[in-house]
Amino acid sequence: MTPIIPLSELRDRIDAIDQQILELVNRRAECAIEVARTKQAEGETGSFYRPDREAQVLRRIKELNPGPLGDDAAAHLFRELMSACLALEKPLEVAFLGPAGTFSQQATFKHFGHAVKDIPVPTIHEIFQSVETGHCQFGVVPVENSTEGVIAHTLDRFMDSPLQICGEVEIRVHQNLLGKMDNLVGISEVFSHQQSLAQCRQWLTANLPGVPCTAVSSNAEAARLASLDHSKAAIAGLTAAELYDLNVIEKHIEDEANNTTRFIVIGRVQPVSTGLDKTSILVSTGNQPGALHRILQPFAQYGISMTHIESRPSRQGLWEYVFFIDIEGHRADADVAAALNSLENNVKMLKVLGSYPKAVI
Ligand SMILES: O=C(O)C(=O)C[C@]1(C(=O)O)C=C[C@@H](O)C=C1
Repeated sequence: MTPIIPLSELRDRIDAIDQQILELVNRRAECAIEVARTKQAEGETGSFYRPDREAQVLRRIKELNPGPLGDDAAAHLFRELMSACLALEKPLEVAFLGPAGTFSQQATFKHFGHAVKDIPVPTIHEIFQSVETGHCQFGVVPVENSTEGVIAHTLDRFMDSPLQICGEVEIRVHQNLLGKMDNLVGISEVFSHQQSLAQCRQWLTANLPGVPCTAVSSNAEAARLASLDHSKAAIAGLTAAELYDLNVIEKHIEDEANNTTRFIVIGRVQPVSTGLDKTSILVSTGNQPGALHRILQPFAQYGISMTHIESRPSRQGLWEYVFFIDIEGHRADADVAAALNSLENNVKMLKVLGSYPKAVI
C-alpha cells in the first residue's frame, strides 16, 4: 500500500503546479498576441480564427495526452485555452439561436470556448443574415437531429446564401420537464420548441396524456413562459432550468437514448485541409431519369464515402429537387477534387457549401 500523504502537503504540491501552469499558459498567450501581429503584418483584416489549426491543436492534445486525465477532458481544457488566446488576438462574435440557455448556445461554447462574444438571434434566417451583413463573424445553426431528421430551414437557407460551412459540432441533447411545480399533477400546458416536443412525443403521451403541448420559438423561451405561470411546464435543457429558476420535475425524457443534434458553423472562412475533413455540397439535377445515379457515380469512382444525403424541393420548378450531400475529405484533396470535377459535368448545378475539419470534441 502506498503511504497516505497529508492533505496540506498535497495542496502545497497543487499550488506549486498551478503556478507553473499559470506561467506556461501566459507564455502561450504571449505567443497568440505575436500571432496576431504577424497576421496583421501579412495583411489579414477579417477573422483571426483558424478552424483547421484549432482542430489540429485539439487532435494533437488528444494524441499526446498521457492521462490520467481523459482525452476529452484534456481537449476541453485546451479548447478554453485557445478560446482565451484568440480573444486576446481579436474577440470573436458568434450568432446563435437564442435566447440564452438553448442547445445552440451550448454548441457555440463547445465549439468556440467561452471567451467568444455569443450573440443571441431569434431565428435561423437572422443568424445567416447577421453573418452575411458582417454583424457577426460566425453563426451556429442546427442542421440535423438523430430523432427528428434534418432542420429544413437551415438547408433551404443555403440555397441562396454566399456563406460557407467552416465547422461542425454535435451535442447530446437531454430533454427535461421543468416548471415551478414539484410533480406532474395539475400541469395544464407544456411549452417547448417543436423539435423538442417531437423528441419527447412518446414520453408526453404516456405521462401527460391530454395535456396540450404548445410549440414556441425556442426551449429557453418555453422555460421563460413556464417561469411566469405555476401550472405550466417547459421541455428544455438544464441550463434553461438554472436561468429561469425552475424545478427539474423529470430528467432525460427524450424518447431516443442517443438523441444528438448536429450544428454547423457558418462564416466566410475557408479552412484548409487537415487530413480529417468533411465537405458539404448542394447539387441540382433537374427531373431526369437516372439523376441520382449520375450524382453517386463520381463518388463511387473515386472511392469517396458519403456520410449523408438529403433531398429538398428546389423551389424553382415543380417537382425539381436539390440534394444536400456530405462526403469525407476536403475539396483540395486530390480524390475529392477529381470527384467534384466529374460531378460538375454530370449535374445541372453544383455548389460546394464548405470543407471543414471533422468535430474533435
Ligand atoms: O495559430 C493561430 O493562427 C492562432 O491564432 C493561435 C490559436 C491558438 O491559440 O493556438 C488561436 C486561435 C486560432 O483560431 C488558432 C490557433
